[in-house]
Amino acid sequence: MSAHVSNSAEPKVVCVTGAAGQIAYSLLFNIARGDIYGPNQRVILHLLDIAPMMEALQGVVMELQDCSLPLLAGVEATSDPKVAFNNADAAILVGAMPRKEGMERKDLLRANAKIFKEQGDALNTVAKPSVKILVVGNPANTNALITLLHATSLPKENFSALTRLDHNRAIAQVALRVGVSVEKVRNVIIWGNHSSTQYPDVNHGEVEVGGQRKKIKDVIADEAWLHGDFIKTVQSRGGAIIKARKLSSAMSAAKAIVDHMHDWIQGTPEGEFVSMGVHSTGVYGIPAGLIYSFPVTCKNGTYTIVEGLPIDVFSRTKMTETADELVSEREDANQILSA
Ligand SMILES: NC(=O)C1=CN([C@@H]2O[C@H](COP(=O)(O)OP(=O)(O)OC[C@H]3O[C@@H](n4cnc5c(N)ncnc54)[C@H](O)[C@@H]3O)[C@@H](O)[C@H]2O)C=CC1
Ligand SMILES: O=C([O-])CC(=O)C(=O)O
Repeated sequence: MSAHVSNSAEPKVVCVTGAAGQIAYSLLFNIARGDIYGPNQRVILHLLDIAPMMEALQGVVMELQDCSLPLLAGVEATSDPKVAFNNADAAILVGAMPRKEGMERKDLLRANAKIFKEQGDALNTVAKPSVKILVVGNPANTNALITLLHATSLPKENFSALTRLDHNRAIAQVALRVGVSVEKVRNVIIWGNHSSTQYPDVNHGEVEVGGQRKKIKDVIADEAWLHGDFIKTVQSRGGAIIKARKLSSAMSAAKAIVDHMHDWIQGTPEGEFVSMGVHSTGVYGIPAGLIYSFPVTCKNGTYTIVEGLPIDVFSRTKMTETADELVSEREDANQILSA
């Protein structure tokens, strides 16, 4: 860690909800050592959890102090969303009930929708107008939509849902199959919902083999695998991890959160895109208003959906299927919240 941290820039306030939980335990250290904002930017962490978790959260605060990190300019632990989101530059909404073995994300809506309504209201009142919001708690896309709809004074472009874990899983599966390291694979896409209907798509992706960039499709040259086991493995990876660990993904989720926020704030490399769940404007024929995962590039703290990619018939079917699920989740959420 740099011993030459500039003290002149105002520290960035990063709020993490679900801060006493397992994802946060893998995440907070990485934020506090500069993995999102870089090695010259101090951060203040605002940690939100529910009242019964305050003692456990104090333990996390003590550990953060004991890490002795020069970039960490302060830590505030609270059970009040208005304190947690106050003046936030970034809000990472992890806090929610996680899926257990056998549960689908839809089962979670009932348990979690109200959390995001309340937190949308609080963000609207006390966060910075430029706050960047990432929803991780499942069902992440629809929770992000609920948050957006309750934070009416914030721009829709401030909201996102985490599909970077799926994106990273897709890259890892391609790299394993081709026998290269992950940094040789780029421009895979996750379309749609962070759920088992998501569509991991390699049609526009490239892999570097023998010093040359080639189409993933051409290098793998096995459409049955790309349309079959590859998609299924990525779609069902979360469930496979729950089955094995009896707990949902945490280390890989924390890594994906850092990747998502880092790229959104610091930008994506030239020629590369990543996947983010963002507000649909109707591009690619996806219903406007959904939080849908698209390929995006990021520059100067702003994401732009990559438009104009050719979509084949197989992809169109898959993209519509996952959009349909999000439309139905939106209806369920409206019902739950109006009951
Ligand atoms: N989008 C994605 O790629 C992924 C999403 N997830 C989701 O992330 C969420 C968190 O997962 P874990 O950290 O493993 O769960 P966890 O159960 O270990 O931690 C969740 C924490 O949230 C807290 N919490 C509950 N209600 C809250 C509220 N209203 N305000 C603030 N905090 C609250 C709980 O007290 C707990 O400390 C789950 O919904 C899980 O399904 C998990 C992996 C990947
Ligand atoms: O599947 C789950 O419930 C946890 C999760 O979101 C993931 O690992 O992708």
